[in-house]
Amino acid sequence: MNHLLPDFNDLLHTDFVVTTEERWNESAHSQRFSVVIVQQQPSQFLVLSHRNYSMAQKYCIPINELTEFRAYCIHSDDTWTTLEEKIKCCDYVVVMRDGAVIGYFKTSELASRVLQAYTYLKAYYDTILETTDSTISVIDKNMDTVVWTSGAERLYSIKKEEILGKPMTQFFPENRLDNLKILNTGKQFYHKQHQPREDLFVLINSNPVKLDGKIIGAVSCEQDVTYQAQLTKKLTNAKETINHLQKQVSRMDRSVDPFRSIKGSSGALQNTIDQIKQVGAAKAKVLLLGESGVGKELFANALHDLRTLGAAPFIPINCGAIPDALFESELFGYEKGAFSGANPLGSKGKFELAKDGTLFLDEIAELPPEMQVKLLRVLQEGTFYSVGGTKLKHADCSIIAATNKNLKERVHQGKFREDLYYRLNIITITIPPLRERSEDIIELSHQFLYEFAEKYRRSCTRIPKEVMMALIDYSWPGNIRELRNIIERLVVFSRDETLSVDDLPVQIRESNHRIGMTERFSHNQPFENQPPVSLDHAMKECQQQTIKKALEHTHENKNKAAEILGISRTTLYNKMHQLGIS
Ligand SMILES: Nc1ncnc2c1ncn2[C@@H]1O[C@H](COP(=O)(O)OP(=O)(O)OP(=O)(O)O)[C@@H](O)[C@H]1O
Repeated sequence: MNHLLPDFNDLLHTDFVVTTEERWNESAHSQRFSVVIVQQQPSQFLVLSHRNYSMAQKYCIPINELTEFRAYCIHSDDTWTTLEEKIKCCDYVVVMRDGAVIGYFKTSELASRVLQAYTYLKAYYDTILETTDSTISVIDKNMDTVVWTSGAERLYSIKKEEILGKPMTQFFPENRLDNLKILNTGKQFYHKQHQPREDLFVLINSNPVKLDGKIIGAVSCEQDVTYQAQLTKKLTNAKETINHLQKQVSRMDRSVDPFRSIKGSSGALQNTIDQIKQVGAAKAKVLLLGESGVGKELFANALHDLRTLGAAPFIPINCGAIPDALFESELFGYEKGAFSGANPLGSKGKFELAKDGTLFLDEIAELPPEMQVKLLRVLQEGTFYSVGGTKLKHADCSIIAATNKNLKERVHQGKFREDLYYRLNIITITIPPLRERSEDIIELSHQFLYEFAEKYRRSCTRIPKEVMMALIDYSWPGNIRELRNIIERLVVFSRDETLSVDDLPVQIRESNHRIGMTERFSHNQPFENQPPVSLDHAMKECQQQTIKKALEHTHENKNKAAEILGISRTTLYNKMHQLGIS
């Protein structure tokens, strides 16, 4: 029984003798106990009190006429429920231990002891609630508040006298009360994060209170973690500041590679990096061409780092995203009172902000025609006026422009000025699309996996083979930005720290399926038209083709091919030898 309950043993009477019906007469005449317990069945007894016993002895009344003292047995380790059932239906309860009777209760004596037990438990219960110093609240099945600790008073600034006995919904919005949901669903919560107020963060544990399988209330225990939440926020901010400072420091440090954030080791990518390195020293204008998301801004940044020390500004401007009317003031700035609605103190333009650094003109093909004239003038003369200004200013910055459009075609269509085109097109570098350097997919995918696993605090460390095959087989119209987004999605949806092919967008899964059904296991003619071969032969052929394909994709890089195939490098060599792949 419950260890908190007072001991019932002192209610146990031990002045008794136990006998059987057969030996009753013999006992009645020879024994002198105040109580005689006659065992009728293994758990049924007849208890004869002193009075009945003397009468029975004197007048030899048969046992079956003394039924009002029928008693049932309990075992000393029985539960309260058993005890409750037994005391309801008899005046005596016989207590047994290890098969032997050790005494009996008079059920009439139990009531005062149960009352005492209740008082006892209540004293413990009140003290436990107050000692925990936690925010504990309990509602009954009518949603009325039945427990409200001092911790709850402090956290919510609601006094016990105000809330006890009243529906909790009078004090909190219904949709914020988890214990109401518990009354309906019976579902428990553990360490659920909750923000009951703008400035308050708590972790909640909630449980339904059940009796005889029915929910009769709900208990919530809340732990105030506002301080920890604030510390975590400060820590995250500090981490961001450190990252930012680290970037600044490494930019100033000549020994740090400006191309460190450009991942990929394909020949095509390395060629592009080499080209950029060559133009690095000369401050000539550079035009970066390439499809959307191939990394033009990343390369522009790397070129800037190569040319300048960390303190020099890199100012990007997206020529496709600024309304025509604001373009001039954005690029050249404006003076006090230049136009209504502007900053009354005036404002610097991007050319001025980029002083001694780099102005990156992204989406240059989208530059409005009248701005093309103005930009051309600055590039030719190296000077400009701010809007409403009379003082000539110098454009002291490097220019890098970028576009994913065919600029030459735009010139032919009359949408882009030819003279500006030639001004910008002094050094042109084209960044290859991802589909032309599919071997970079492995490295980039792992880099993004590492980044997002850290961001979302997951321990995903590997990309399953079938996911990697699907990524390699896809044609990547959105290039690296698209790949990055997809890895982020896979990490977010990962279960048990494992990326799943099912979380890939359908177009990527389908490309994998398509290739899987045709190229990978393939012959030129459909499978059903091929002559039957032995299973062993078919498996060898399939393995041969799969390995060849992986080698082709990785430009014969055995490490990467083995990774795609999900086998060790040694196994790859052995298989190649067995299958006659040179
Ligand atoms: N080689 C690379 N290594 C790592 N990340 C890369 C690489 N190339 C591009 N990225 C990432 O891909 C995303 C798109 O790159 P970026 O914005 O430089 O492309 P863009 O060509 O300028 O795109 P847009 O044409 O749309 O302006 C960025 O998150 C960038 O960090």
